[in-house]
Amino acid sequence: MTDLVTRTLRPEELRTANALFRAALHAKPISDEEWPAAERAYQPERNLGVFDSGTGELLGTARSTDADLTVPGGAAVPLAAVTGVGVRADRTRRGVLTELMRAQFDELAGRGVTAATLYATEGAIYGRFGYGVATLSRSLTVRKARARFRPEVPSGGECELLDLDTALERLPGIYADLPRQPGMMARSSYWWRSMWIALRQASEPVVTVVHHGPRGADGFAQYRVVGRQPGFSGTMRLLGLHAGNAEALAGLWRFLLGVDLVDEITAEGRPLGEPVELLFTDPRACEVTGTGDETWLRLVDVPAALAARAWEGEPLVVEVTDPVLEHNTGRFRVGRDGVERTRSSPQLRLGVDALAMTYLGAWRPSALAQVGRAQLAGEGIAERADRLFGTRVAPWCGTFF
Ligand SMILES: CC(=O)SCCNC(=O)CCNC(=O)[C@H](O)C(C)(C)COP(=O)(O)OP(=O)(O)OC[C@H]1O[C@@H](n2cnc3c(N)ncnc32)[C@H](O)[C@@H]1OP(=O)(O)O
Repeated sequence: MTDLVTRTLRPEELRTANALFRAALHAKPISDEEWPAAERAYQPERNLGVFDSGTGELLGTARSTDADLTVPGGAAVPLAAVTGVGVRADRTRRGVLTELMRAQFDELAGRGVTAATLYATEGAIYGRFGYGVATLSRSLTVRKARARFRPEVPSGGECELLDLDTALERLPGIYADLPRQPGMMARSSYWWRSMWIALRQASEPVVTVVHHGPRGADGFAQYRVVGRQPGFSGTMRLLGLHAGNAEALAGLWRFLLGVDLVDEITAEGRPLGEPVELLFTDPRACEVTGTGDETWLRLVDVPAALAARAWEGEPLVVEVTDPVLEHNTGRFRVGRDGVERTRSSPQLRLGVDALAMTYLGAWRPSALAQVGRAQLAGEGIAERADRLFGTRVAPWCGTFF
């Protein structure tokens, strides 16, 4: 096997990296016209390449942008949003991704980043590197003909349509002011630039609607309508919806279901705990068409991550094993009063990937123990562990990248 050279990409190498990633996803290269905007979505110094030391050719790439992650209790920790991972098809399964992951973790640990998150193309790729499914989401189809709002559902507020340019100017501020649930992340200027490109390239017009409550903008949704033939209705695809309160959730759904020439609304990546079906007299107006992993989380700095989130109930000694980032391996006494390293016998043992799965509250420790992903020692420890890691709402990211 040829030697690999791994380093941060220079600005003039980003387009080659972009083409490599797109080819890995079976997409055609970006055009000359599109590239200047796409380049602005790359955060400098966060772009890695693996090169063939002999030929100097780029074999694989990965990048990230800076963000922060809201954890149970409301604190936000430094986060890397990892994307753009691809390896040339003629060089896969020779350790290029492994090398990219190693270099990226080194870089993140060196900058004091607590965690990394990503959306995975396939479920079998990232677990070996210590990532675990940390937020789940569901897909919905709401049939307009059956969707009648129950009388007690909140009403009030106003909806305002924005054109795309105005939306891209105002949405960053509106999103930043919305309350965050565990799993949500800050949206960087780089993220908004990627969004700008995606929305501009959409084959149908993208509509943005902002909900205004008594204290100003408190939610927004974006959609496009597909499959509409002249004289027929189409399907509304919800591209995103963020509601800061119950009135905004109801107000946005009332607006969406009032749009003409639409038979049904489909939505992907919605939070598990979002009570859309409960808005309607017939809850089956909203069909859940799928559930699955949303984001994968990698705790780069386990002590910092444990110290950042809120805990419930009695403390436990948790033993974490991290074969990739050895500094995370250890025993921690975790409880409401804080987190400290300890030599006491562990009551809960799990790998760093399983810790990521329970860290935001997506999976209970007892569920992980049922499938051998965690070990619980002693009477009543399952209940205590579930209480310790439990959260009031299911975690959700809601920011695709
Ligand atoms: C966050 C994002 O950007 S998600 C996008 C991910 N990219 C893609 O899906 C694009 C298409 N795929 C690719 O570019 C590549 O196949 C990658 C990036 C998924 C993997 O790169 P590779 O260089 O082949 O990975 P590498 O050789 O380091 O593999 C490490 C291990 O993971 C395994 N592995 C890698 N990819 C996969 C996969 N898709 N499914 C199952 N196992 C995999 C390898 O078999 C290897 O296992 P081993 O250690 O037991 O031998």
